[in-house]
Amino acid sequence: MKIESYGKINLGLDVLYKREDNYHELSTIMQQIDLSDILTIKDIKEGIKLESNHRDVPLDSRNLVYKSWEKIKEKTGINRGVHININKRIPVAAGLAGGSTNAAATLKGLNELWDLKLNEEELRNIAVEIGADVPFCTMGGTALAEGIGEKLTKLKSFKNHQLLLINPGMGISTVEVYKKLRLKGKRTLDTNKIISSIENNDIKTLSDNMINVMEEVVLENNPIIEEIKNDLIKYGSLKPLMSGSGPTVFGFFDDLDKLHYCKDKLEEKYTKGIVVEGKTI
Ligand SMILES: C[C@@](CO)(OP(=O)(O)O)[C@H](O)COP(=O)(O)OP(=O)(O)OC[C@H]1O[C@@H](n2ccc(N)nc2=O)[C@H](O)[C@@H]1O
Ligand SMILES: Nc1ncnc2c1ncn2[C@@H]1O[C@H](COP(=O)(O)OP(=O)(O)O)[C@@H](O)[C@H]1O
Repeated sequence: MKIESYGKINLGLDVLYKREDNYHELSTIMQQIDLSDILTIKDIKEGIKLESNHRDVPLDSRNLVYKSWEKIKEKTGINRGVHININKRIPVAAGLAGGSTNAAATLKGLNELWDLKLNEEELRNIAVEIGADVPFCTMGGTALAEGIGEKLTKLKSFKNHQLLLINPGMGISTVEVYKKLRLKGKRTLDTNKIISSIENNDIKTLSDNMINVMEEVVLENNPIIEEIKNDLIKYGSLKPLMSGSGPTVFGFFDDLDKLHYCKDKLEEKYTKGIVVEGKTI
């Protein structure tokens, strides 16, 4: 069985406060994009064997795919073996939920392969035990995510908007970014404005109002992110934003020719990085 495992961007990310369980309460708009990994899942006699084309992906119990298999065993009592090949195309530790989407795809894949009949709600309840971004990844599309990311409100579809994603070629630890955050004790992101722009299919107003409160602390040690944002604007993007805990930056385009011109320019400059054209799905 082959499954496509799609990444996400945050069309705005606000961190409200630190909770007693040490997680943070969020208000974020999550958007699935067509940049994906391919998972190939096969039955084997017992245990789990992982394989990947990407050297930064752990092939043991640290992999979120491994955690999905363990959780399925624990929740359903089923004990079957599986071989999973993870063909990585989503940059790793990039703020694009690469590991989380692989975990979600594994939950859905095993549910189908083993005919477990878990419904969407049951899948989401298992997903949150694997990671905060995993419930959204099982759902996809466009959603407001609150709580630690697991309280999801589906929004109107925001499909087919063209964007460029620029990753400077290094990874950033989500845990470290949460640790460094300087919380303001009030809302920074106007989520209603983002939601109304989505409803009006208005990428310009959306882009103008996108804020990610994690940018400030990530920028301090990674000035290249500001440079990428400036270059995106210089070559025709609408106002860009860092996704999640970074370092990937994305910008929307109202014209495909402009996007291709910008892509050429940024590919020439960021030779150590990754420049990918994508769209919202
Ligand atoms: C920042 C975001 C925004 O979408 O995305 P990424 O940049 O990772 O893609 C997410 O909140 C990342 O979610 P995810 O990566 O699934 O988090 P988890 O694995 O559950 O948690 C990793 C660690 O991040 C911190 N964490 C995560 C989520 C949250 N709401 N509050 C937190 O404080 C905790 O320290 C936790 O131990
Ligand atoms: N299937 C997976 N794909 C990528 N990274 C994974 C996976 N499973 C575990 N990881 C670990 O998760 C870390 C965060 O990676 P990733 O999920 O791509 O980033 P982010 O949380 O920024 O979206 C990586 O450094 C890697 O060690």
